[in-house]
Amino acid sequence: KLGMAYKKDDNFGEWYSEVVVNSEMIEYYDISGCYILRPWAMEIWELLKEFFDAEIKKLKLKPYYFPLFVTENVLQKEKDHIEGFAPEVAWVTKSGKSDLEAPIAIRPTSETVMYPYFSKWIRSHRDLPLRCNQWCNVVRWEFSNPTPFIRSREFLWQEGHTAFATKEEADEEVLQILELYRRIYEEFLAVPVSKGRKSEMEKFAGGLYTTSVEAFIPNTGRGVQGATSHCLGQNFAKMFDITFENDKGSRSMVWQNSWAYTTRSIGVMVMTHGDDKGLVLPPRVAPLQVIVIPVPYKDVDTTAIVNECKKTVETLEKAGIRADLDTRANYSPGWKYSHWEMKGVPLRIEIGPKDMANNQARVVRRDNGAKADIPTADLVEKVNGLLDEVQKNLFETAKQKRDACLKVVNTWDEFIVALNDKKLILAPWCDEEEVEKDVKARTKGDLGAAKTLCTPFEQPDLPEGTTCFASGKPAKKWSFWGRSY
Ligand SMILES: O=C1CCCN[C@@H]1CCCn1cnc2ccccc2c1=O
Repeated sequence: KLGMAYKKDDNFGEWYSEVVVNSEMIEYYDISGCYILRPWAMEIWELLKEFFDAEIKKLKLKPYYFPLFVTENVLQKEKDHIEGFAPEVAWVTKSGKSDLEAPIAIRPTSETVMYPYFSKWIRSHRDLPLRCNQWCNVVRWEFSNPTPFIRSREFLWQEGHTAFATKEEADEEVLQILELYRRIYEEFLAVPVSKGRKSEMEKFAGGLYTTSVEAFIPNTGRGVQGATSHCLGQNFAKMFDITFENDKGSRSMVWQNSWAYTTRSIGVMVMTHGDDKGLVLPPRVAPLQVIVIPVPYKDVDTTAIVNECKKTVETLEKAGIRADLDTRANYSPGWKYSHWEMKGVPLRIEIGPKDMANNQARVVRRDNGAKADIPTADLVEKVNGLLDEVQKNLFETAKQKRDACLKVVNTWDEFIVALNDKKLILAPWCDEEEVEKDVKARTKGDLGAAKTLCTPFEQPDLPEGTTCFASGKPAKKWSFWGRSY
């Protein structure tokens, strides 16, 4: 399929849906909220997994796999952890024609699946820290508008679940993992994110505190949670009796964390970098970094050109660059240019008779369309340089666009103007939950209400006497506010 029917700035929703399909990342499925992830998406997921797995191995995480199913009474174990989520739980009630004795839930997250066994496995402080990570799918039967990668009823994630003897160790790991999430977004997906703490209302109810990395989509003016790292405190230890014999011979409850990032991260990347020609891939997550295209000319010997292309791909692959060639005879070079632009491949190399004669290749960047004639001898070095430039340019451009959406407000009127202007709002807040609820109530509408996105770790100066934008009470902190996904 060539060319886009929708423009990013005209009809973002349709544009996004077209990009993920035309770039062959997603195939729509006949169950709403479920999508087929094709290789162009799965290879990105695998590149992120490769980085994250290597990093958490350094933090001594061990790989596990727990069952997909959880019994009703175990899932209901902790009321306030599950209360708001109950409607999203999917249940198995039959096998074949016969009803099951008792319905079985499909995991929406694995705390209640894992923690009865953490209780069994942790006896003494020598069994700590316990560090468990699993890569799996989870199911949450949501009803709000499904969006490929961003909001689906089944998605892939990693979920880390750790247990420590002290709160200090847990607090430290929460931030170590959050930094890995920042790196996934900023160093791989080239998406700028803000690290911060969720409010008491927005945090994971079962935990002690929640930290997150928050991204922002300028086109829709919506914040999007990129990943979360929770300190659970001793809440689940109390519920599931996860205790250890401390060095004084008495029993103490463990301190736990849980943290996750999901396939949503791929959607955030698509939304951030995509343009009206389709997907734009940051080189560090591009399944293919360079596509080499032969440009045959009338009666000139095409075999020589194709051989030169093959040699070029081999040279690049030997240097660890993900390269391929497109020699399909039934498509014109122009058709191929559009096809690989739609798929977002960072660099295209064109080789025609003139290039051959001059021992050079024409290299074209997907991010800004810049063309350069590179001597064959310098190809690997120049291509690596260009890939780094594309990665950096995508991040800087996204950061500049995100920062241009940032609006500092001090009053309610300024807040409403900024909200309707699709801004990412930074406002002084009295940190009272009643006020948070009030803002939600006063901004309710078909675009969804405004909410706190996070309280950034990086706090601007808060002069004495600064008042909360919504309540007029003394402000305690600066927080990001906005509509969100
Ligand atoms: O974020 C994470 C990180 C990974 C492990 N789980 C935590 C918290 C999950 C919160 N949550 C989110 N949706 C749910 C949906 C249904 C039932 C329960 C839940 C639920 O507990």
